[in-house]
Amino acid sequence: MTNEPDRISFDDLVSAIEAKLTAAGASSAVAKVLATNCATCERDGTLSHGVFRVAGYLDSLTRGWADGAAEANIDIVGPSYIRIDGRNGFAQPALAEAQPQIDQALSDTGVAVIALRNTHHFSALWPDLESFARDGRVAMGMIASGKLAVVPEGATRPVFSTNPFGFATPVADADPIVFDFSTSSMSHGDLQLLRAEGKEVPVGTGVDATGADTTDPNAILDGGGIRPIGGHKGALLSFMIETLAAGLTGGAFTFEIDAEAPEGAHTFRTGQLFIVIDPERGGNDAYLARVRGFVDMLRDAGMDRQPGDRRYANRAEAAERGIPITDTIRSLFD
Ligand SMILES: NC(=O)c1ccc[n+]([C@@H]2O[C@H](COP(=O)([O-])OP(=O)(O)OC[C@H]3O[C@@H](n4cnc5c(N)ncnc54)[C@H](O)[C@@H]3O)[C@@H](O)[C@H]2O)c1
Ligand SMILES: O=C(O)C[C@H](O)C(=O)O
Repeated sequence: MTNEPDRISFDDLVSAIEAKLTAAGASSAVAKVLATNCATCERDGTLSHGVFRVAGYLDSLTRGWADGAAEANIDIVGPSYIRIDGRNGFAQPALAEAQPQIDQALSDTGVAVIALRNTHHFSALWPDLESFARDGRVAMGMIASGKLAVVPEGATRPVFSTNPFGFATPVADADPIVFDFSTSSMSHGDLQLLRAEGKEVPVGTGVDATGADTTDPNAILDGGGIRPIGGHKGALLSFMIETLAAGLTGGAFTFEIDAEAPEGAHTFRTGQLFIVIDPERGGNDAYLARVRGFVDMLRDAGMDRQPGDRRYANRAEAAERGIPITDTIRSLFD
């Protein structure tokens, strides 16, 4: 790869983020996982969860709110059921630590239910889900995000977080299909980015402190709230995600953690749930080919953009030219 002057290579970006995280107290193992995750989001265009998030990680580490050197406790509570206590560390390193136990459950039973608690998740789900799919697994994940930000119709205050849900499947002779979205009209991260740019948001995105529709991100973020996707249906998805990612895992519900977090905290100690399935155990030998046929039909019907297409295109461009250097990336070198 030839790096253009206003671009940085993926490896250099990982190293720069890693250096910041270790300087703030993260162990080298944790820094590597988080930095790779963060640079992956930046490279593939998920800017709402890319380098923009490094400041929040550093804040949590330096004030001792999250433990950057935590080593997870991993309990096998059933042949397919893995419970992880992240011990106030970050979720992705805890998930990475449990990889041998996850592989064992998949090999023994074809299914792994991975319940994480006492863990901060401050990023996108798709990098971990894509990695499962590249190993031939179907995977889904969900997060109790911890920032009380979402006001469903009828509620007079925020009761949910932006509660993302992600899904990934391998596809025969193609990149995996991976999608991952907040169950709110917009992620909190995107709203913060739009606020910083002084932009407005579409009507329906959120409400101000009086409960009235607003197009001003300031009004939504400061005392108002974000609307769920699809009215009551999005609210019910959030209900399910909080119930599974917090209730089932034993992690804190968003409504509990937000009250406990220190003023100005960016990351939140909550819970996450992943379900990973070996599709070959389903009795459909040709699963991958069947999904390929399904995706081909969708493209043929006019759905020519499939989830993941843009990320893969951004990734290919970054491999060729490097990742565009933003002011936020530049600040890593200050
Ligand atoms: N850690 C957390 O607590 C937290 C909370 C909220 C969101 N997030 C993350 O924020 C990220 C962005 O969330 P978002 O709600 O802004 O998602 P988004 O709107 O950017 O994208 C949603 C998904 O839809 C796909 N997609 C977008 N347009 C498409 C189209 N026209 N056709 C087909 N597919 C299309 C994308 O590939 C993506 O997978 C996610 O990765 C999510 O995990 C994290
Ligand atoms: O920003 C947060 O606090 C939660 C999440 O990452 C989001 O962008 O919605």
